[in-house]
Amino acid sequence: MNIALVPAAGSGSRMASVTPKQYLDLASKPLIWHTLSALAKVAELDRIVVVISPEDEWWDSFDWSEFKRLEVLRCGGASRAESVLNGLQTLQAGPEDWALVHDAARPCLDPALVSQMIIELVNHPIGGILAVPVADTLKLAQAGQHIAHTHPRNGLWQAQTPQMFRVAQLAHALAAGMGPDITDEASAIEKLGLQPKLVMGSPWNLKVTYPQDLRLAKLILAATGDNSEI
Ligand SMILES: Nc1ccn([C@@H]2O[C@H](COP(=O)(O)OP(=O)(O)OP(=O)(O)O)[C@@H](O)[C@H]2O)c(=O)n1
Ligand SMILES: C[C@](O)(CO)[C@H](O)COP(=O)(O)O
Repeated sequence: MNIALVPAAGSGSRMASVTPKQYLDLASKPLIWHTLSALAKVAELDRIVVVISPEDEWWDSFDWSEFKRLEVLRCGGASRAESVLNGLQTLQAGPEDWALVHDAARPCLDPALVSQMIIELVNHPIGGILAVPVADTLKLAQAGQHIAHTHPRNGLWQAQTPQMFRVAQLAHALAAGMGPDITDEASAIEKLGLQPKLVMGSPWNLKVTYPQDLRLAKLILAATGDNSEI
């Protein structure tokens, strides 16, 4: 079974908005609507499980009935990793089911990339992540936002989501390795000494983190012919 697990319990502090960014208006829908709409187009997904904060006061104000495979768990935690672990421990999945963890904050996901990812990884011994090779030159900043040095970029990729791992192994990895260094599922799996696969993603699969990202996401949705009202 393939289960999309959508961590959506963040507060969006870098967005500088009272409303958590997953509920901010994007092309006339709440941002997370676009994320769920993309996942709903992936026929290979059996379940779509959203993890929201127990204190979430926005979710119930929307009608999600159009999403037939959708489930919501009010078990978000203090960190993204905790929200994902709580979701894995609550969703009552089989240990060998695949969990595809996808940020609610990535609304421009191309469903075809997820289908391709499942094809590439369904028989893989570990699992893997969508990612894109680093294209820019990288600088390490020092005091006063001056360049300390140029960081070699050969072989560097930027991790995206979904990140696809077996439910039991991912829950074990997160429970064993939780900490500030665990900012994605793959980093917990790597701590077990395993090497997840990099699956080519898209620069359009951006994470809406800062206010300017919202405008870029709207442009991408318009360019990709998303079926929301623009
Ligand atoms: N305790 C948390 C923190 C984050 N997330 C989710 O993880 C995804 C990626 O996290 P991020 O972009 O950092 O979202 P926020 O934590 O909300 O943003 P910020 O770090 O700016 O506060 C988001 O969909 C967010 O809702 C979560 O489920 N639980
Ligand atoms: C999981 C992730 O989107 C991969 O790039 C990223 O690590 C999330 O980081 P955030 O600080 O929780 O947004």
